[in-house]
Amino acid sequence: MSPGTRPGDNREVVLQARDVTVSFGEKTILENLSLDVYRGEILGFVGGSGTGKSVLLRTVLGLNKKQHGTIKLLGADLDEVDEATRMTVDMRTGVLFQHGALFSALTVLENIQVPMREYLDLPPKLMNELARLKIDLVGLPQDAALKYPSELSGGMIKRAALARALALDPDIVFLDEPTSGLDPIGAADFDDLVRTLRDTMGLTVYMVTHDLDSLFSVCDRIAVLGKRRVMVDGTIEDMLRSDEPWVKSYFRGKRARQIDLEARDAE
Ligand SMILES: Nc1ncnc2c1ncn2[C@@H]1O[C@H](COP(=O)(O)OP(=O)(O)OP(=O)(O)O)[C@@H](O)[C@H]1O
Repeated sequence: MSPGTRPGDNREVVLQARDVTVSFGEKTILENLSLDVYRGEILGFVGGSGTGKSVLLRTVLGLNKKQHGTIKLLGADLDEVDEATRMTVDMRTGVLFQHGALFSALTVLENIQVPMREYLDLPPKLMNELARLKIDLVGLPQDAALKYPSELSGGMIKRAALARALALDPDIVFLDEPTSGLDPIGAADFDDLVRTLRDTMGLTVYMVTHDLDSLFSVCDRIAVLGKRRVMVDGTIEDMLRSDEPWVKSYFRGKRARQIDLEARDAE
């Protein structure tokens, strides 16, 4: 789907959240939040600092408890399913966490093989071949395979972590601020990679980001978290038209205008 296209009603929903409430003690972070993510789209998930983007991500992945509501990931309600179904859903879900992206004591090749060892029983030679295919897929040179994370640049670490997230050919990947810490060129390259993977693999991408460039250039749809729920969702054009004060200042503020001008200059 090209950026700016609004998903039709007949598209498959791969992640459905309904009326989700998450509290820690007295503090309610998410309240009756609902969200749909469609197969094959790149969804950008934004919101002010501390609004609960990571909490939602962790709740979707079953790492946080919710007090109310339902979440279906790839058709399965993880609160209801048996262990075997849960494992299948886990295998079809890739995650790139913002911090602690790679195991520092393992090489890139070994890092990519972690999910393979956890879920599959494959001969070492085949695992090496598969991991090397993932290294190609994310645009890393093959000589990165035997390097340790400390020997890689920030951009290479992100790519290696993405290769690990893709190790089992998932249907959906969750990326938590994937371009943070990258220079603008590295970030744009990473965005291009994400788009290529979506186009070639039909991957669904849920990307938590503060990166306006990514939101303008690669996301098909954007969901904005605020007031403990998804306040607004739609295309970048919808964001630019929105009168919601936070959305307005985020997408039509000084930095956003700069990006818009640069994009027009490039045309
Ligand atoms: N396990 C926890 N126990 C108590 N409070 C928590 C827990 N996890 C998150 N919170 C609180 O939930 C709120 C939302 O945090 P979260 O990390 O989801 O924000 P965020 O939108 O991802 O922010 P940022 O953009 O800065 O990363 C914060 O006030 C945080 O302190």
